[in-house]
Amino acid sequence: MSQLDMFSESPKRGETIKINHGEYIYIPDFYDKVTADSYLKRLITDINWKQESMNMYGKKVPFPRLTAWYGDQDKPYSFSGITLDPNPWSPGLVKIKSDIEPKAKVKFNSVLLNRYRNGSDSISWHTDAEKELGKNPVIASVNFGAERKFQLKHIETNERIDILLKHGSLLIMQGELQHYWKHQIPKTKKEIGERVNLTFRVIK
Ligand SMILES: O=C(O)CCC(=O)C(=O)O
Ligand SMILES: [Fe+2]
Repeated sequence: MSQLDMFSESPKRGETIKINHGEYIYIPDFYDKVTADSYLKRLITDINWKQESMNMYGKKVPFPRLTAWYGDQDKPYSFSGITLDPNPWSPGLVKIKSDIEPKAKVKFNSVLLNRYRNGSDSISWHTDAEKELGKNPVIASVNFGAERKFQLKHIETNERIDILLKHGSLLIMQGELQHYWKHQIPKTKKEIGERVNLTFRVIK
């Protein structure tokens, strides 16, 4: 190990970080800026973005973000009380999927996209432990656009981990993480631009 690695605060690029019940890998510069800029533009214009809403006490409440679901045609997916039929894979999404699969060591069959238009858009505390993802799912999250704080909170101990998800970064969550940790992207008052997040998943 070099001096630099020994004394640097952040773990080595792409190293598996073991936490209390779970693990993750974070690669801040998975895509260089030019590539990430072009993906951001393309995803904003080409993806079939939808304003979905959830049912809360008989009232329709819009999600504070736009969403889209892409994947293999035989894999519908349910979350927050709605079921989405996937859009067919686009060439850009197939490329990103093939870029990340060697790192995740998994072949993904679907991707959920979230578009946070500004700091008022968010996703609140949840786990991605739906039955159709199987036990200990590997979820690979790719980030383009505005940097946002991704927060993890241990369900039993309330331990907290914050990761600033950068433009062009890749975060892989695996092991028991979805069973013991919730995660969220909180709202922010900062004047920030759009962010697009892709979470690649395996639907069983
Ligand atoms: O936007 C993010 O980084 C997280 C999205 C997320 O947690 C989800 O779609 O389940
Ligand atoms: Fe999630």
